[in-house]
Amino acid sequence: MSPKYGFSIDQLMELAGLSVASAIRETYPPETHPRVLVIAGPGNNGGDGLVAARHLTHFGYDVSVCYPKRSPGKALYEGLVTQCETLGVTFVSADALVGGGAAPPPPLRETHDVAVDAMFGFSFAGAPRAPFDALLALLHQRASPPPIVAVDIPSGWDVDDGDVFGDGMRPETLVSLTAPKIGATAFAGAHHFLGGRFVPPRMKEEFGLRAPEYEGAKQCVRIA
Ligand SMILES: NC(=O)C1=CN([C@@H]2O[C@H](COP(=O)(O)OP(=O)(O)OC[C@H]3O[C@@H](n4cnc5c(N)ncnc54)[C@H](O)[C@@H]3O)[C@@H](O)[C@H]2O)[C@H](O)CC1
Ligand SMILES: [K+]
Repeated sequence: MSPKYGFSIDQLMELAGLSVASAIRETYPPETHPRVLVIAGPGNNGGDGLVAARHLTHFGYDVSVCYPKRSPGKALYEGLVTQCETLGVTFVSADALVGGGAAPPPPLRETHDVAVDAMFGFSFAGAPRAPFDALLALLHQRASPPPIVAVDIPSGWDVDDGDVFGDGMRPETLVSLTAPKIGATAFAGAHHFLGGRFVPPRMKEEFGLRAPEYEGAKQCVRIA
């Protein structure tokens, strides 16, 4: 977001990931949905997912992370990985999920109760490249995945034009960050939250944002 308002990317990512974890805590309590898989992409959407993984662990979930394309030398991401590892978050390979070995892995819904799609956000472009093509297929409705929580915009959707391939995944929950993206108007899942609670009134005016008010200390607000 604009440096004019004084926020660093680390701060915004922390608030984004916290709001995702809060929306999951509201919608899928750990008593009924204890096992969460976070699939993290190579950019900031993936960073939001790593932050959410840390908070979800503090909230009492058993969290696994698949983070197949890391950014070596980027202190922000290396720190997030170390924080998760220190908390005991399990890191799994893409092969372990999609089946790269002799025996095919069990269906995702048998091993996880919620899947967090933190692969791509507003900078996604073109057809998904490996290994994300296979990971997206794992979350496709034809694979009968567990409930999916998409971060900012369902991965594989265009930020403005939505599910342009017409064959994307169908998340049950979407957590839009700062403001819903135009492409998200096609979202038809059961739960739509707004998160990333940081926007000062002056920024709302500047960008014409008409965000609903957050209640009390909540980090997410239901918008549908
Ligand atoms: N409050 C906020 O609004 C905040 C939002 N945040 C999150 O940041 C993402 C946008 O992050 P950005 O790093 O710009 O991009 P992405 O994560 O969407 O992805 C870039 C990453 O993906 C690779 N890539 C692009 N297209 C493809 C493809 N077809 N196949 C494979 N790989 C692809 C590209 O090379 C990059 O590596 C936003 O949506 C929010 O989730 C911030 O956390 C701050 C707060
Ligand atoms: K996403």
